[in-house]
Amino acid sequence: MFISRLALDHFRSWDHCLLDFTPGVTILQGANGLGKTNIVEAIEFLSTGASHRTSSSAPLVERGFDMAAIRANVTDEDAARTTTYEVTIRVKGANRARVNGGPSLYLRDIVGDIPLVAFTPDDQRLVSADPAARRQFLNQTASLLVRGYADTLQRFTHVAKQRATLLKQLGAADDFDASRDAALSGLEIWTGQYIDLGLQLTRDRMAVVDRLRAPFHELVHELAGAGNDAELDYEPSFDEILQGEDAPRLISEHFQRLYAGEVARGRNLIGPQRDDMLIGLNGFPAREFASNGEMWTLGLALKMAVCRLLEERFGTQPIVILDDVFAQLDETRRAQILRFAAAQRQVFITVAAASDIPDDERLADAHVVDVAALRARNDDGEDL
Ligand SMILES: Nc1ncnc2c1ncn2[C@@H]1O[C@H](COP(=O)(O)OP(=O)(O)OP(=O)(O)O)[C@@H](O)[C@H]1O
Repeated sequence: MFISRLALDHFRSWDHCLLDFTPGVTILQGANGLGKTNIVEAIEFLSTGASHRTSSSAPLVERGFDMAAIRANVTDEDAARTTTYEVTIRVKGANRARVNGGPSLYLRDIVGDIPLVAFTPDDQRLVSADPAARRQFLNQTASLLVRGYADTLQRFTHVAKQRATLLKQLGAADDFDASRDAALSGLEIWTGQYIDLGLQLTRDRMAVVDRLRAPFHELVHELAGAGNDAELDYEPSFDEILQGEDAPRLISEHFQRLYAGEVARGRNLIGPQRDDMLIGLNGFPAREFASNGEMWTLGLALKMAVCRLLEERFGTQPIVILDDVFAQLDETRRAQILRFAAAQRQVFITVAAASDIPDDERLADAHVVDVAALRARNDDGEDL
């Protein structure tokens, strides 16, 4: 599977942009700020329904416009077939998708159709950053690997917002406030849904971590040598989640104990939005003990492990994005990621300077896109 054509309208800094691609390596080369990452971000969004750079989709729409569109032709060589995907991103309102010009779908309906893994400078921070970065990694990975995950995540996010609003209302109401009873019974309903959806999300994420564990461990051996044992564990923010069939009842009791605190703070105090994924190296938490280089190795191994799982699940190699990673990597890791990239069906690489492109025979056949020239056509308003 590979992307044969990409068209953007009002996506980030691109009014219009049209690009044709072939399988193999495509290098998007151009000075800082020209819009290279914006292009690969559009591909990432089409695949995962999310971007590693933003948690909401509004920043993806060109400033001053209401709506952006991403269109892509995806060619499946085995089936000798090309499928057209179209995603519409709105500053306000739900994002929509269409396949082959068919009926309007939710974006989540197409998430995971195009397997993809993006390597970015933030991968090193997967180890060192706050838990939110690891949760975002798990959300993106689970959206590709677990059917229905993107849907559960969206529904949970909605329920969590509603529940927090009610908690705030209850905090502001006094005992004689007529709206208090309605808010209390509303809270009971939202809490039930919050527990069910939260449990589902957590269990899906745990299943993903279970599947990642073995390839991750093996890849760290391959990248850093057999003396480096890496571990992966899901860490829920509260233990009841692990109690099997009793979990919903025990979590509900936990919420009752938390009620006063939640109302006082107007927030959901427990839930999957507070969980973490623990990354260990040789028996110690990597976040506190690993060196910068080791963090890079762990980040790269995690993303490569995702590639392996996607290939198993889809029976085809995922599309790989290497966004601005070469400038940050030392020689050894550059060589490792190049060896990995050269074995993939389609790879997009962004670089700011020609000197950032490793001098390696595996890139000899790469197709280079001059982003400055593309930009000039965009700025001239050339009709594409
Ligand atoms: N919603 C938006 N509307 C208009 N312009 C935007 C929007 N979001 C980002 N930009 C612009 O896009 C540009 C950044 O593009 P991008 O991150 O793709 O650059 P890049 O070529 O990858 O640069 P670098 O090499 O520095 O990473 C910035 O000039 C930024 O102001």
